[in-house]
Amino acid sequence: MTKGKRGQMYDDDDFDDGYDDYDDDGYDAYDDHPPTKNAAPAARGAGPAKPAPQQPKPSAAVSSAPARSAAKPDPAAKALQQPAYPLAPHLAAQGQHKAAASSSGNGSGGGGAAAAAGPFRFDTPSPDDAVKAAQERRPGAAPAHSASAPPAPSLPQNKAFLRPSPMMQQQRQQAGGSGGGGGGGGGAAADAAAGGVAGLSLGGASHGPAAAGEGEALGHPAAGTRHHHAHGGPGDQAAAAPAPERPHGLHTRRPVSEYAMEPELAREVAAAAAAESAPLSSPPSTSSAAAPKSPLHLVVLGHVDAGKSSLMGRLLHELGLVSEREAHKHQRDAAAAGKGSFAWAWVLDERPEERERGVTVDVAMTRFNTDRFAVTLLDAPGHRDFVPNMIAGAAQADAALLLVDGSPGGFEAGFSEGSGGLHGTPGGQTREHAALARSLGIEQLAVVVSKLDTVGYAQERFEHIRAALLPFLRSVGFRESGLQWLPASGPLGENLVRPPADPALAGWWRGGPTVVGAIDAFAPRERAVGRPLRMPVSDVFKSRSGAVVLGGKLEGGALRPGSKVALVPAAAAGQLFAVRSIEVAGAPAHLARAGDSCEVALVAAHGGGGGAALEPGAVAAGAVLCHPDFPAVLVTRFELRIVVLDVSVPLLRGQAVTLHAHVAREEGHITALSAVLDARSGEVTKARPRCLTRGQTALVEVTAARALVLEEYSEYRALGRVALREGGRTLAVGIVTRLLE
Ligand SMILES: Nc1nc2c(ncn2[C@@H]2O[C@H](COP(=O)(O)OP(=O)(O)OP(=O)(O)O)[C@@H](O)[C@H]2O)c(=O)[nH]1
Repeated sequence: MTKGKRGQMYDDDDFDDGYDDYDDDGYDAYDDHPPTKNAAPAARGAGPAKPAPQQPKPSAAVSSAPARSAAKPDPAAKALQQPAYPLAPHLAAQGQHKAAASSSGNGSGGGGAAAAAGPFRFDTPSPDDAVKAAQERRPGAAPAHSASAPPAPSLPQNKAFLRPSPMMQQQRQQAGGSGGGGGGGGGAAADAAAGGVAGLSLGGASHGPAAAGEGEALGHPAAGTRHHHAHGGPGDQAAAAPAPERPHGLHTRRPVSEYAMEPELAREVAAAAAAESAPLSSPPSTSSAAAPKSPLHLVVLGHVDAGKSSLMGRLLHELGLVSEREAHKHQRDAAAAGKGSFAWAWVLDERPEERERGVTVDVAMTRFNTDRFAVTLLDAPGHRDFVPNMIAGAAQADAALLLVDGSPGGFEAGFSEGSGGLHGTPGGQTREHAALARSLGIEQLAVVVSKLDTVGYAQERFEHIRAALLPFLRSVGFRESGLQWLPASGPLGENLVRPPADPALAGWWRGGPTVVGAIDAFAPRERAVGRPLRMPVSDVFKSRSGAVVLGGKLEGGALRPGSKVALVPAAAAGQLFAVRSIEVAGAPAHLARAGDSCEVALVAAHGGGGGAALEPGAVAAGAVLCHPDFPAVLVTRFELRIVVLDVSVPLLRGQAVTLHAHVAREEGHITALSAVLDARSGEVTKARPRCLTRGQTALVEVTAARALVLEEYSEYRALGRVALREGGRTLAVGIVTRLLE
């Protein structure tokens, strides 16, 4: 599948101009927490770049991987049927990329691109076709609705989404019960969690006993009731929900500074923080029953075909989360489909179109534990048509693995620059992903050089790639202290959990970090528990017992069973909900704090909006769960401080853009060019410029076609970062400086 080495975009010169400034001034000024602690491993004999030796084709190398012996059957290993999912239709509209796709792979600039034609060709239908096909198969089409649930409204078709991986669904199923029907099984733990606090007097208007009294295992959704939300987009809100209404008290927004956490909740938060900071008694490795771990949201980025899915699939196997039996099954199925080299990628890429094409289409989400972290893993698509999905993943992430293809020509293709222009040759996604990741707040990056087996694990190749990539990563705002570098091979299992076994790699990488070691070297994100609740909703489903469950990452505040919450936008004015039960990182919990990835079962709260039940279809794409006394606001006009990326045509007032922020996506226009700023001092160098060119830092006003939830960056970083894209290219990235309308 190489799907062509296409993408776009930046000139080194542009980055030197633009991003260096951003680095020196912009980002550092925005960031209010200390630099990451992990240091890049010492250079190992950095030497001059040498031409890479001839090497076997990757596929050959992969097929020579030692066969794994048959293992005893794992009864838990069940392939779960995934419903058809909505995909962003705007992608389907990007017909112009198809042409680029089918003609790509032929030297998109950058040395060695030609050699990168590699073993997989872009000779299957474009991802756009996959999207269209998926759309044609889905919505209204979605057959099964739970008996008790009314049919969900026809789903909007343009949502990207975060999709629990099959493995995560399996974990969910196991946590939610032993497969027994009717929501029983593992409900007991959640019941205990919910019941234990249900009777507490919480005080304050915003919290009360859980309306339902009893908890429930969130389990996996009832068939046909899952709605995935990561992005809203044109038509989303209209199709998915009634016209947004502001919840109770929204018109007069209370300043965040007035917020004080409810005492009972604050006590629990403090106790959880103390438990988390207690030293680890013994390294618990991958067991999930150990002491509480810090959450880490990790996104895997990289150019198409860099080896992301294979690496993560094999890593999950090495961590004991994918059984031998499943691994064999994937190998068998992949081989039978003539895609033997993708066997490990199939652990995460389970949609038929992904398997057919070997391209990750959406963001697969799964979880695993390391010694230090409870990791939520987001495997983002590498194909440029799916950059919006990648943004949805990266917007939640605390750290990233950037996979770089070390095979001859592979790195060069992924790192190539576009020739610019609307119809110019696009470049590789290594640049765009790294720049977007940084702009979305990711400061910690482990660069994993894959496929070095194709060059006999030549250290020179590794050092050459590091030398080429480092200046670029610095130019887009990464600090060297936030970068780690390591070699690894997914299909061959080299340097994932254990040090490399192949002497050719072990010889020069002895003592260097493994992939898991690099993950454990990331610094945990500070939890923003001191702010009112915010949870952008990335997943909606109906549990077996009929409660609506919202999934997402808490970006502010904390929650416990009984907490009252509001949704913005709300399906009905003043509608409030009570948290019935919570799962954090897949396990029943009595508390969720900022930084946690959780699933929250909601019931109508008495006295809030007439107690009307929430239906999954009424949760608008881009919705955010909020503290009812300090809800987010819906905005249509706002001021951004942006850095203009590689635009071939200057940005003018009236420029159409697609806005990406947290899980929201909305169409809009740049309605005012307010000022060009000095990137270092932030001072206005030119008021009301007529246009903005690449590399410039500027204040602009943007008007969205429909209201969406945004926050000023100074209050909620994750809700205040925006990427402006158009025609499949990222024009600018920036932060929200003011909410205007
Ligand atoms: N020789 C070799 N091949 C590899 C290695 N890693 C991945 N591959 C192969 O490269 C191909 C692409 O791997 P994937 O894991 O699907 O790549 P990806 O980055 O997830 O691709 P997208 O999801 O489409 O962006 C597969 O055939 C893999 O077997 C490696 O370390 N060595």
